[in-house]
Amino acid sequence: MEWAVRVQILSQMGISEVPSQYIQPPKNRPESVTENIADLSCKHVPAVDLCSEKESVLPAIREACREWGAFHVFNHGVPTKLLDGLRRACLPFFNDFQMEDKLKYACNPNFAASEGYGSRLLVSSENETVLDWRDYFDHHTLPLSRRNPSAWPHFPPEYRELMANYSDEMRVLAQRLLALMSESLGLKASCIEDAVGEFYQNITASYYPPCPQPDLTLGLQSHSDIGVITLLIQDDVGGLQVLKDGEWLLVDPLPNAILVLVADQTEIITNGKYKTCVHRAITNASKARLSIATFHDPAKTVRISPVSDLVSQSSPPLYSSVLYRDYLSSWYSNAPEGKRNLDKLLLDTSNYCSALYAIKKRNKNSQVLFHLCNEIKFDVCIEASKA
Ligand SMILES: O=C(O)CCC(=O)C(=O)O
Ligand SMILES: [Fe+2]
Repeated sequence: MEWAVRVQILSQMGISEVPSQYIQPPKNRPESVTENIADLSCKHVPAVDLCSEKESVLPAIREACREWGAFHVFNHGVPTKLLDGLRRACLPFFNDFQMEDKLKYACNPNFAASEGYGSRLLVSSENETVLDWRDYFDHHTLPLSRRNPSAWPHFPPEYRELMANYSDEMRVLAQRLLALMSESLGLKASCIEDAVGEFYQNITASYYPPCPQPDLTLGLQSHSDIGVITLLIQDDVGGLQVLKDGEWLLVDPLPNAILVLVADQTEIITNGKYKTCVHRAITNASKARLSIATFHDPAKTVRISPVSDLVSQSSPPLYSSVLYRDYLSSWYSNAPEGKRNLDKLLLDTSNYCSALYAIKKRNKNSQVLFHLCNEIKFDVCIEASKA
């Protein structure tokens, strides 16, 4: 299939059957796509009012991050005008631009997360490509050295300014949320942010055209986000689902709320105390859907490992440390297709724990050794513990 094929073209052709590349294997299909999408489930992701007292915010965040890896925030300080303005501004590119004008903004398919207009593919472990029923526009927004608004749609005239303002607001909110998440684990407020360093932020507007066979396709396949924290807004159509205790639950499209998704690096940093959220997007036959996701990632040169304050004899390190660049490349070369990329970093905690503690007992500088153990080969730790 030509790279330049966009889902929107297929949708506008009025086909009654989707091309075979878009058909999910039966195990991945949405089980039931009912007419009334809101009826799909009665369980809701938790909501946190950020204006409440800290004594109630921290336990609410702790519970949500442990049990769901996702929660809505209200009273988040981001002006409603900006949320609505950006949602509105993102539509003309998908709805009104001619395809030849859209393709002037095409991303480079040879680079992962290249900026611009595209239709991303995930390649399954069997190397069979199943395509998502989704087009998107990816913006590189932070650090400022990556931000080049002239690469973003030129229409409507306020687009670029809105996107830049939104990027700044999301950074502030992400920092505030990571501070609350740190505190909710009894860590100092800057703990998670210190572990991440300067944010690399990308903003992706996803557009899911109406799909003639929503029961066979997915807008976006099951995945967890690979970075630290994702902040997502959507329109009123609905279609985002989160996986909770083996069940796919629809996320209510709440206009003034921002959805927080815990991503993989936060699960590593918190030593599994907080769970990355597995999610996907389903499609529907009648209405196009828009979502805007803001991803916050570490720089590629940052090494991520569980913070030592969350590692103890009763809570051994669950994950080995990883250079973010290596995490990224393993994700892109072997996209997980429903499996957690994170699981590749899982340690054998029983052995690791005894090795680590044997070494610690003999050495006062346990902090250094903890990081060493993470970086050197695991069996070397075992040998060292026996010596
Ligand atoms: O469209 C959505 O609601 C989900 C988007 C998403 O998960 C992503 O871009 O990673
Ligand atoms: Fe995602």
